[in-house]
Amino acid sequence: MIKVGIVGGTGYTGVELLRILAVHPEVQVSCITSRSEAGMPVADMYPNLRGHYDLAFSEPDASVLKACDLVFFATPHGVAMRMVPELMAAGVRVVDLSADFRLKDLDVWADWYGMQHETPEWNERAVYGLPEVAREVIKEAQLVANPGCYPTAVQLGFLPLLENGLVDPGRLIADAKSGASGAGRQGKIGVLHGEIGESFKAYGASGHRHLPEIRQGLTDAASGRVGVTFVPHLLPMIRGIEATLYAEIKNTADFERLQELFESRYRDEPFVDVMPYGSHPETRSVRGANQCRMALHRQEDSNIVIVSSVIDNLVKGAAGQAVQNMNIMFGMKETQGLEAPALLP
Ligand SMILES: NC(=O)C1=CN([C@@H]2O[C@H](COP(=O)(O)OP(=O)(O)OC[C@H]3O[C@@H](n4cnc5c(N)ncnc54)[C@H](OP(=O)(O)O)[C@@H]3O)[C@@H](O)[C@H]2O)C=CC1
Ligand SMILES: CC(=O)N[C@@H](CCC(=O)OP(=O)(O)O)C(=O)O
Repeated sequence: MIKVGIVGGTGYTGVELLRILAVHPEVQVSCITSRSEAGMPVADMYPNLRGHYDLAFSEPDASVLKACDLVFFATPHGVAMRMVPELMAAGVRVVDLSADFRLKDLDVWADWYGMQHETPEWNERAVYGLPEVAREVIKEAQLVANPGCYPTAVQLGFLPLLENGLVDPGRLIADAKSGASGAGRQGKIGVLHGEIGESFKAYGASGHRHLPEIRQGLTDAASGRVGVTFVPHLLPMIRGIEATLYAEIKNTADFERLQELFESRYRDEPFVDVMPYGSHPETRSVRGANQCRMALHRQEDSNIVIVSSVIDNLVKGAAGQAVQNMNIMFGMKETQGLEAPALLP
């Protein structure tokens, strides 16, 4: 049994962590922080958790967090980086769901996140927590940077193509759509029901902070520079991301072997499902599940390979992947607490 703390328990990813961990047999959640709701019983705020937790939210307190085996940071950018050093010194392990430790180039990070990084030494030691790529190093990591939701869906869809050098790495396009929970619970203007209901829009089309994260991961996969165009969109729904990915294949004869190549790349991955060629993955088929489903397409005699990749932004895109990383870090069964199928209809 491991003792776990959650900093930022009242946010969408925080309460998703609580939902998943409520049925994780190896975990005891010992503290859940919220500055604004300190003292409120967790189940009063989230009735779906009644009977699962008799804890109340508490102010973030380093002395309490240092008594944990693992701490999840489900907080905005800039919070984890200030608290991690003290936890690292105390031997606590951390999975950070924010972007504080995802980018190795801290000048790029400062440009996109609007602040100077305060703990570059820990940024250097952080492991990017995409299990399908970094499972072996995650096992030994003390600090894991959980990937962003869009970067998870986009990277998993492109990886087999880039790892095998089958496409032009300089001309990758990722067209991604997300439900509003991706924006967090702080009720930012622009994601209220009255703002997004029965509407659909692109945003960040001239540049989004996930572009450097996606570029970093795909550069590693391609073992060389990549050119990526990434455009996110906002959908009038709560959960789910669909990313339609486009890449120019170098040799059209390779189309014949793409399906088998994707299936073999992910055959042993419990949370990646390569669907039959020509399928159309639906976000409702992964809602609430720690699953990425994808499928391949080609139009007529085009030399463009099309990949559709879906995840639940709060699960495989955040809290589920964070628990997957925790399982790996503590030598538990990787699927522990994450085996429930998606919620349909
Ligand atoms: N939503 C999504 O789909 C995804 C989100 N992420 C990332 O996960 C993190 C959390 O996202 P999300 O749950 O949506 O965010 P929310 O805005 O919904 O929740 C943020 C949480 O952090 C707490 N918090 C805010 N500021 C501080 C602070 N200075 N110190 C301590 N706690 C603080 C808040 O509680 P209080 O203010 O009461 O303390 C709240 O519990 C973000 O970094 C986000 O970018 C990553 C992948 C997907
Ligand atoms: C719909 C929506 O607003 N989505 C968020 C994605 C949030 C996310 O993935 O969080 P990280 O920044 O930690 O990666 C956005 O575009 O900013």
